[in-house]
Amino acid sequence: MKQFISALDVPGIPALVQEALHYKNNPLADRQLGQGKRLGLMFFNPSLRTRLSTQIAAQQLGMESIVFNAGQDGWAFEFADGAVMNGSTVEHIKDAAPVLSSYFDILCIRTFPGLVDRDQDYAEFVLQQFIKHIRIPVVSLESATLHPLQSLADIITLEEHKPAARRPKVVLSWAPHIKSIPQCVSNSFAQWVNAWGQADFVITHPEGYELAEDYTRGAQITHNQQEALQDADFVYVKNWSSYNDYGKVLHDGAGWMLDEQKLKAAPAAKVMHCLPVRRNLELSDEILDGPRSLVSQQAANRVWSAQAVLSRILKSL
Ligand SMILES: NCCC[C@H](NC(=O)CCC(=O)O)C(=O)O
Ligand SMILES: NC(=O)OP(=O)(O)O
Repeated sequence: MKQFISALDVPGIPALVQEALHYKNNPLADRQLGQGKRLGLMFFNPSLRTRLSTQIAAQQLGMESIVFNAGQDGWAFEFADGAVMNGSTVEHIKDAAPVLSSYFDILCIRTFPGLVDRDQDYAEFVLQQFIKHIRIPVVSLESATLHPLQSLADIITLEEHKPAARRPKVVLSWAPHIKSIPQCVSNSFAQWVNAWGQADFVITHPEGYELAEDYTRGAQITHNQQEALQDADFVYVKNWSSYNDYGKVLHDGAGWMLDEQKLKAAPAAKVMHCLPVRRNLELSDEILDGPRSLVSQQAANRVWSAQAVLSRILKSL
């Protein structure tokens, strides 16, 4: 594997899930693989899970990792080709990329969308400018449109908790929020569940929150949350802002927070969220603190997701 920015970079998701579960049982099985190799982690946005789980995964593969909070500590990057740099940007990606290529063997990048210019965000302008100018493999730590390390951890979690004898019903359910939130986690979850192909997949959201069809194709989509929840095995709860009315908050969220009353229609349902979660806005204390919640297991699986991906890339260097 030469890069990891989308499910499309993975030839077979079930095999990668098995590699992750192998590392979960044997964390140090490949502790020589990354000897002498160095991982760069560049953050333009905050992180708890992604940063720490990727560093732990690198360490278990014998790699050294260095975190750079580019959004706070670095010179302001210019990404536009041909820019006259007489404003606030100081260092062009064309100049920084060769430097980073000489320091690191793999570069991981977190860069959120601006949620203003849809074409620019969905072209993955920042991530693609890195990829264009860098000479080492790039791993997404969540980009403008996708969050593949999260989605792989989510599929690992589905694999571990799915019913033994039948296809699981997986529901992605929109949740309230006070801010304009990226579509990345939801796009990515939809892309991976569809590519995995081992679930009946339903997406439910208020009108106006349709996600990009490239990711949702294959899912059943309904504005009726209660109907969607019927007999669900997994409910993935997530807020996102509008894709069509780009970046806008269109609905105050009233009536959309998942609670035990709604889950009477799905007595066996497990509840998932990528975290961080706004308690009693996106999801109730009752659910998060109860036996249905898989949120800690998902976050724990971020280590095995990152380890499987880094291992694949190390083997291809
Ligand atoms: N990395 C995981 C989630 C990142 C982002 N959450 C946020 O921005 C939360 C911000 C807040 O709650 O104020 C999202 O949901 O796409
Ligand atoms: N779920 C997730 O990506 O968390 P962080 O933003 O804390 O990395």
